[in-house]
Amino acid sequence: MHMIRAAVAGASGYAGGEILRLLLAHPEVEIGAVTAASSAGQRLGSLHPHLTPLAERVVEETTPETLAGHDAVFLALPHGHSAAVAEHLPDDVVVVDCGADFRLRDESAWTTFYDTPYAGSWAYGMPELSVGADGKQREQLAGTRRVAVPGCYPTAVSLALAPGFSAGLLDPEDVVVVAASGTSGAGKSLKPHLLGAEVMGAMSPYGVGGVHRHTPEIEQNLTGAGGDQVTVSFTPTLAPMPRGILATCTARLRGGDDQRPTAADVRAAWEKACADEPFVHLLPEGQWPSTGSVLGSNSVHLQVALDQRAGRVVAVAAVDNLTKGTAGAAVQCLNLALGLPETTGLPVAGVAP
Ligand SMILES: NC(=O)C1=CN([C@@H]2O[C@H](COP(=O)(O)OP(=O)(O)OC[C@H]3O[C@@H](n4cnc5c(N)ncnc54)[C@H](OP(=O)(O)O)[C@@H]3O)[C@@H](O)[C@H]2O)C=CC1
Ligand SMILES: CC(=O)N[C@@H](CCC(=O)OP(=O)(O)O)C(=O)O
Repeated sequence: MHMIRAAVAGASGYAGGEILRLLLAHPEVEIGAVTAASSAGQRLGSLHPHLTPLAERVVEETTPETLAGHDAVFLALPHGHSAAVAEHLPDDVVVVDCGADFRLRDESAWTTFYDTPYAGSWAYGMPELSVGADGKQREQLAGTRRVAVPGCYPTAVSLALAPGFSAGLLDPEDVVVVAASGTSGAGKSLKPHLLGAEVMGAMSPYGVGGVHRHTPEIEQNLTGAGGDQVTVSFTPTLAPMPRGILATCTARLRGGDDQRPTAADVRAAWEKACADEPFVHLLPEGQWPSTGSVLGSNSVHLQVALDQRAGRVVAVAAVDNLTKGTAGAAVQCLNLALGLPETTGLPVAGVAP
């Protein structure tokens, strides 16, 4: 097979930079055009000094011409820009969109949470997501030419809770999630509430009250896992760290007092969902996920416990928002789309301390 030539649009941003870092280690990919908007003309070395082998590459404008002639194009653009770029790309090119534009299958959910026109939906790029009792989302990704990469919070939350929904253990109307994210989740552009003085040494919630745009994406995923419409109360928080998401998710167990699933039922459901997954690791009982253990890796660390008194399951997931939460999932989906081994070029081990 010839080397896959891949372009990255949005190369100057955090997600684009992480895609480039991963592609540098991918044995089957050569990096073609690197494009962006306001930073066109700049050396990549001045924008991403950590990408040493690409330091002398010059960022080009994102146009149909600069993106032409590639086997794959990664889009790491702000929401609302992907459709206009993708419509100029031939049908046989693999287009992997890291933005939200093609993630939601329900147009009314889109218009409730986003302020740009609905663009449609593409194959959803979360291979490990349980779909019903025995299926996984990767079946939809083999050979596809258009992929919508999930949001970072939905990645952590959906992989944490889907095992319980696909096993029929959880009440779809009583799900509560509080998740903390590092600041790179907000992108590279200047935001006054993300200046060092505001973020260092402090944690704060945002998007409170069921208004964060990842809420319908999480509900879509968990509804697909279990079959019944799921309603989630989701609260994101900003944590004083550059990368990482820690999602603490709780859901009420189905059934009355004498019919409730046991701790063994819960453990078995999560073990079944995580068995044979190369990137989703259910930790040994008693060991809890930490963002520090997954940094720079495509791994998801999961743990689950039964809170007997409250009649709830508590599931916790840690991911690196830029790796498994965006760029790693994007490369994983490229592999599936092209029929390569799913893990090609992707780090399972993190960087610590
Ligand atoms: N950060 C994260 O953890 C995650 C991000 N994502 C998604 O990935 C996408 C990129 O996010 P992120 O990297 O954080 O954002 P950044 O703000 O860091 O980067 C945005 C990139 O898009 C480019 N850009 C902006 N406007 C245009 C335009 N009109 N045409 C072409 N390029 C444009 C910018 O170029 P320039 O700098 O030259 O102006 C820059 O390269 C977003 O859709 C985001 O939601 C998804 C999951 C997680
Ligand atoms: C800390 C922070 O601000 N995080 C971002 C989520 C980033 C992400 O997953 O992105 P998209 O859905 O935008 O692709 C937020 O809450 O908006």
